[in-house]
Amino acid sequence: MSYAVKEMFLTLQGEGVQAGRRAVFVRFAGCNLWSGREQDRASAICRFCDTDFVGVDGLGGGRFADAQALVAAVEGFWGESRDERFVVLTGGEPMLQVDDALVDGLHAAGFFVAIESNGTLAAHPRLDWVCISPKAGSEVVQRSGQELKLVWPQAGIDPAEVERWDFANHLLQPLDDPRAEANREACIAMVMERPRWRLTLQTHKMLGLR
Ligand SMILES: C[S@@+](CC[C@H](N)C(=O)[O-])C[C@H]1O[C@@H](n2cnc3c(N)ncnc32)[C@H](O)[C@@H]1O
Ligand SMILES: Nc1nc2[nH]cc(C(=O)O)c2c(=O)[nH]1
Ligand code: SF4
Ligand SMILES: [Mg+2]
Repeated sequence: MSYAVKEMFLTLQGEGVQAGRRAVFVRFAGCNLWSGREQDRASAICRFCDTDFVGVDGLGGGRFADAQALVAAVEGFWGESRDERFVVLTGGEPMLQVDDALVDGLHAAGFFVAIESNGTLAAHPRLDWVCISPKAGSEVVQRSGQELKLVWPQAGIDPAEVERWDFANHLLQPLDDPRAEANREACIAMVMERPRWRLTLQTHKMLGLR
């Protein structure tokens, strides 16, 4: 299969339990919860997206003919070191494109493979780290994994319900919008009320990293 990738870059994972870790990010083009066009945002299922995932024109992006080509590009961004090789598959919605050949190829190259997904498609079974971020109005089928990352506040999602899913870590990520400060306060209040949850911040945005 070929892959449509918006952009690829070496950075630190900015969010969640793996925050601070050196990582190659592969941002796949396209999402099933929003077209990515501003004129469609108000009618989309997911309306708060902070990311441009349309097309393959970003830095490091392109169409990759097969898994071998994409893995080679990821290795190119990582460099020579064999230590703690870490790749994050995101998007857009990566599970629209991630397949056996890609996951197995990344493993063969020595990578620990993480995904950031909206959970509406089953996560690939051989991923090493599954982070699911549920969106109100969508049907989450992937209800297990290493990390449940709830963007908060988010009308239409009941934390008490998603807490029953089978995740090792429960994280609240403040919604980045014009009310960011109030959103951070709402997350802190939720952690105080429900100790199972922890606060995570989008540290790459504070640090000026990609
Ligand atoms: C751009 S999404 C791509 C992966 C996948 N489509 C998803 O939604 O999980 C990456 C992460 O950013 C989060 N995110 C998107 N927009 C955000 C915003 N405005 N504020 C905070 N987090 C946001 C998502 O919930 C997800 O955890
Ligand atoms: N540094 C950095 N960390 C991230 N964690 C999740 C991201 C994403 O957009 O999926 C992201 C991102 O875009 N950049
Ligand atoms: S599901 Fe993820 S990529 Fe798709 S619009 Fe929402 S936040 Fe953006
Ligand atoms: Mg992001």
